[in-house]
Amino acid sequence: MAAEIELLLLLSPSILALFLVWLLIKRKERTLKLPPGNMGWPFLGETISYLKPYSATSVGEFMEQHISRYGKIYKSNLFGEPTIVSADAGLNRFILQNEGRLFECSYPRSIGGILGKWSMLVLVGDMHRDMRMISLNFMSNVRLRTHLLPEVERHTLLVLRSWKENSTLSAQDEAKKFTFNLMAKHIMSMDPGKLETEQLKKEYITFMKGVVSAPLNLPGTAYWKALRSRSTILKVIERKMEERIRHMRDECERREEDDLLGWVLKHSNLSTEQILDLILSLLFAGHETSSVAIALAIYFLQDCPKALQQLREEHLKIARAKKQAGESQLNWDDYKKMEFTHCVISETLRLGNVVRFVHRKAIKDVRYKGYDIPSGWKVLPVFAAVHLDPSTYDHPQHFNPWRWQQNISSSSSSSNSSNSSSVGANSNATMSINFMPFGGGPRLCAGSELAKLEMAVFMHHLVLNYQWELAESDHALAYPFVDFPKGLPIKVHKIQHHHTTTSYDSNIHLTLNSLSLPC
Ligand code: HEM
Repeated sequence: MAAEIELLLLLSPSILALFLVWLLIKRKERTLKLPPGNMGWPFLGETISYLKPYSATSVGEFMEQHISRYGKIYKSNLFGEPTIVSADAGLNRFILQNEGRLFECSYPRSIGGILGKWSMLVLVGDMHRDMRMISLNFMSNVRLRTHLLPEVERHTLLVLRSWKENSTLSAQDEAKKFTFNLMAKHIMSMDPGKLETEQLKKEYITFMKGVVSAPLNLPGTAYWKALRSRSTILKVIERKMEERIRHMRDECERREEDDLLGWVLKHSNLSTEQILDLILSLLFAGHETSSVAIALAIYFLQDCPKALQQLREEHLKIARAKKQAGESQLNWDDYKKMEFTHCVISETLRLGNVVRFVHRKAIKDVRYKGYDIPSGWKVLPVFAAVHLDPSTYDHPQHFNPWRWQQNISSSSSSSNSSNSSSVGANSNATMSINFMPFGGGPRLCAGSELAKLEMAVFMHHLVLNYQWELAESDHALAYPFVDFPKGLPIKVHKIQHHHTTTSYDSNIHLTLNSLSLPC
């Protein structure tokens, strides 16, 4: 008993100090005009309801109820922290554009634990800028045109040519295979099909499950397994790195690999630990997102025959022109001709919302539209809520690639929009300015152009070579990461070509009747 009293006396100054800090915070909060909202349970807040899975083409019940109750800006307690949630397009832009000045990237600690403390998602300030420069340099426009486009096409064909007539396959897994192989080649010159590449792919699956799971580091949990996978993956990357350093030192080794690993070793002063985290997180950022986007496009298109038909017509035109010119590989001019394809890409990203929100924190007291956002509070700009807002996008639940067509005509005089009547009442400028599938400001996705290129090239060969239907009903869910629970099983039918040896054939037998029904 005496010991307990002694302990209490010992702790009481700290308890008192904590209580005083709490009182001061509460007093400050009372004088502030915080947005309306509900802070939920102590510590847990409203996190469980916020993370409850829902259809990826909706904002989910939590968001819907909170917006109708409190408006587009509300307070909550999420991920253990007081948070301002924003479904307001203006505030979202304001947050992203003021990165480093008023707000700062702030992902949950568990993300840093798994992606590494040098991961770009976690870094802020000068170190983030340096890592970002390396990534941007490596995905520059010049590299996209000269180096990446042929690689993207090669990896697309590798996957598509493995599909057997009338077979059923998981579109999501096939898309992952494509984006993983591409990234592994581009980053570390690892070839698809080789033992080490396949082993790395397998480890990555476990790793990914942990990135998106609850951060419970207990034996057997997905997070715990992912941390183990992280060290296995890092060992593989480190081995590749040591191999490369040996080759670079070896005077006889003339050939230098044109990949990210070679580039960072030669042109940067990064430490081994930094290089490992950079590569691990680029592999993650670069394959997970674009594969989901491709699966979503496959899903939306099978449900919208009119869009699929127009897409196929666009690609047939390109394929015929290439055949006439005696060319066999796609080039940048072909890519630029894919105007409707870009509408399909934008619409897929708008409706599917691969990255639904990002994590930020206020680093200063901020006032916005009469509300106070206290320094230290988490801020979540929810892009999905804006992309699915009927005041910005007409019939937002409807897959309508034509809504983007006027944007293209206004930025390029060569467009021959025949479906402009389908464009809704919302102004194109409003749609564009509020469209943020790749985030924005100083942290705008470094791979956005590569992602669009991957989607366009994959769709080009897909629609020219295959028809498909859902083998089983499946739909995308937001966990909040987007995933098809059954992997999106599709049954594929090869489109008959007269000459199977070439990718391009003007004799593709398709009925391209005009359908008058919208999808
Ligand atoms: C459809 C596919 C993709 C989507 C929807 C997407 C979305 C995003 C978003 C929203 C962010 C901002 C995160 C934040 O602000 O906190 C981001 C960042 C990033 N993305 Fe992507 N991404 C895609 C594909 C790619 C690809 C193919 C790469 C290539 C490696 C890539 C590399 C990155 C990197 C390095 C960052 C961090 C940028 C920085 O912090 O400066 N992404 N991405």
